[in-house]
Amino acid sequence: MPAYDNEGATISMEDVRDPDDSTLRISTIEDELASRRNRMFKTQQSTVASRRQQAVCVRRAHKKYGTTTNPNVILDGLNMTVPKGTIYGLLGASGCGKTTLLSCIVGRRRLNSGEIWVLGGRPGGPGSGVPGPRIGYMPQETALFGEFSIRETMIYFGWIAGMTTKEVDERIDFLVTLLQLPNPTRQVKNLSGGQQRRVSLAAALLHDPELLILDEPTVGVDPVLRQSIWDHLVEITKGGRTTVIITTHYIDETKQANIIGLMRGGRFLAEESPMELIRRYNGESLEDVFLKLSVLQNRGKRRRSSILADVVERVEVPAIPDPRVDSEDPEIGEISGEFGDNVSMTSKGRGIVAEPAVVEALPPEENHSRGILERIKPMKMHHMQALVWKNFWSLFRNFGLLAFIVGLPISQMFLFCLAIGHYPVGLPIAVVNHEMGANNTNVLCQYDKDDCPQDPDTWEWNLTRFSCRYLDFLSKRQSNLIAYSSESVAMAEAEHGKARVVLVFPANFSTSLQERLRDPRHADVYTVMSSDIQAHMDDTDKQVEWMLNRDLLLSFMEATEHLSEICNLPTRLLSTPVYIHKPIFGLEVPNFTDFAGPGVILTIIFFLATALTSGSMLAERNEGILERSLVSGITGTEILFAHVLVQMLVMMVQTATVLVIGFLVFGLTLRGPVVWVVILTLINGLCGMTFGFVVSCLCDKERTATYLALGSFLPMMLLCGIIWPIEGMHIILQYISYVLPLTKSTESLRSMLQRGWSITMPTVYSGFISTTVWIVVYLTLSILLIKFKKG
Ligand SMILES: Nc1ncnc2c1ncn2[C@@H]1O[C@H](COP(=O)(O)OP(=O)(O)OP(=O)(O)O)[C@@H](O)[C@H]1O
Repeated sequence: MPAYDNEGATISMEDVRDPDDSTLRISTIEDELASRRNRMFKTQQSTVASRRQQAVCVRRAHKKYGTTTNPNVILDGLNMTVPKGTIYGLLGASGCGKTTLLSCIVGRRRLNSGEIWVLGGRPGGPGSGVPGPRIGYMPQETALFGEFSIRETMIYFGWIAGMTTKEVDERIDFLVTLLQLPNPTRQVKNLSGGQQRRVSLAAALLHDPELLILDEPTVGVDPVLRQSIWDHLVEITKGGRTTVIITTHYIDETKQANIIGLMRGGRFLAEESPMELIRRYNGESLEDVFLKLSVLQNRGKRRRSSILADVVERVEVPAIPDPRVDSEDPEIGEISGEFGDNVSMTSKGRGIVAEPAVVEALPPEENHSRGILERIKPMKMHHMQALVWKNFWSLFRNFGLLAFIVGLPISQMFLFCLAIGHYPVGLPIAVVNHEMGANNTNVLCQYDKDDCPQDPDTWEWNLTRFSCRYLDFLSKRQSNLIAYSSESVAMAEAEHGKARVVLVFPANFSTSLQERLRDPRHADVYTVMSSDIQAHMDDTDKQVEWMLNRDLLLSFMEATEHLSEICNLPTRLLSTPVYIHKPIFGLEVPNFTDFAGPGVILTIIFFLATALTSGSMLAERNEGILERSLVSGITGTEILFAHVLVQMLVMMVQTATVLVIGFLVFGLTLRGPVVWVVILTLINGLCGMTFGFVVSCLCDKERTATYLALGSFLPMMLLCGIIWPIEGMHIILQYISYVLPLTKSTESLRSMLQRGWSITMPTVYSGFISTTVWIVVYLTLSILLIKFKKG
């Protein structure tokens, strides 16, 4: 059986067989293997050392977008070497992948395979300083806060880089002169496009970083200023401490660069000094050289490797089998981690086991076998200071947003409390009172209030005009009673929508009623029928029908009770099988506002938090500010915490507003513990915020986020028992309802407010538990989505 060395080559038996001894000398094989391993380890160490000496070193970089079936290959085995203290001009046609390459270098995107070394470390590796203040990054988009002044912008980026405000102010003076910036007090949104780009460049130069990565910094800049920017770049690279990578479409301006990388088809056509390029390809200008090389590449006359062989490959050494990279399979290996926080550190891979020596050769911080807790970077005070300050000012500078944040809960609560849930009054009721004769037009007819039996025991009395007594009580509940002379006329009016119910009193209503009261068990059919009030109901609105039925019934109870009382009758006049007593919980007059209030309060707070969170996260991301902040060293965790801090304050104001309007202004029932009510409302807002994180991770555009938020708002309103009892839903929907985030919390709040229950009741504490579980679920989802989307 052949033995295998590290590189997979067999060691021949002849190599180790002693001619005088036919026995296999195992120790010789082991020695040979150890020696080869040692040689390889030394080579790897020297490779690592060589790559660490460069400012940036990219090897065999593969990057593609799209799907496996329809891939869009952007980087195709690209090699790049940027020595320290140089200006590196990255040139190439629009769409060739310059920005993609730069975002891989700054750690914002992952390669599908290949290696990147930046300032001696791997982007994202803890301790590498990349992303972080060692880099100054100017993205292609301006990536600034429109509401901030130039000075405030600099303070934000300066604080992130660990500068003091004084240091920032001093640096601003220099940058204003260098880049001919307008007055630093001017708001960014009021600057011209070119001025904004210069502010963006100033933000990258501000903290004097070791590596400047500038994506088209001279767009929209006049030639004189462009020259002074280049002069400055030349000046700062002279000492060897600062390195600059710059992309531009003005090929000629890169004459001042030390090295130019001409990018095309996912690789470099050439990587050389401008003079050498012009000389070697006999071009009149760099543009000329680029054209020539492109034509050559198109014709396939030159193999790519031979073009670069003497340039790039001079620093190329045998590949390090990176434990995290399977360079053969671009789908599997990925190198860069996220930003050193807990958001995304592990690389994809097949779990390739590296040789121990290779693992040792890598910097210790790059050993990705570290546990999750070790990967969590501690939050930095100056980062949090910058983020919280920025979040506050972004909020308070944006008047429209502020009006929305404060105005929406106020207006929603006012509208809800004024518009929803109150008892409908003034419903038109048609009355045909045959007891008062056909010509009676006075619906509230006169009756003798003291009409009592002579002897209550014998019921010997001539009860009169009980219909008038009844209508008197009914009018206290529903005042819009209209008298009609005949049933047919009243019915015709009801059919035209002019009455919600038609009440008909028979001619001898009172005498029949008296008969029925005296001996209910022996009353004949005629007596029963002529003592009934006929009610013809408009059934189109079930809520109204239900309420009118209740009014009709209660008015009758009140009229008979009143008669019992004044006549000192021993029992209630009419006994109904169900008698409505004072409620155990809730109000005597049914009030839908109290029922729906808890759900509405939670919904307002939840979805406002969702909208604000997703809106601000997406705006930051789409304007490139998020990317820029991340490259400056801010971590995802810090961004989340800073957002939560500011948002919590906003939510406290919103919660206070909503509760004050609901309970103090409109008198919604509040029987339970106020502290727990406030806490539940706040954690519900926190839950909405985390849902906002999920939305912003799922959607790329604000518009899509709006659709998603709306698309979840409506089902939640319908299914969480906010506007209708869950017990009245379809059984399957009931199960769905119980796992939604607002259901249990609504029940919990309702129980605290109306029943006065405390936190010890299961219905109440289950609302807190459910909301907390949802917060954890949403946070986990956000983190997974960030991980999934990166790359
Ligand atoms: N997130 C993405 N998803 C899919 N394709 C992308 C993505 N980002 C960039 N691309 C595509 O990758 C290619 C390279 O884009 P990139 O922005 O890197 O080019 P560029 O050289 O910087 O162009 P320009 O000079 O115009 O800025 C383009 O075809 C672009 O459409």
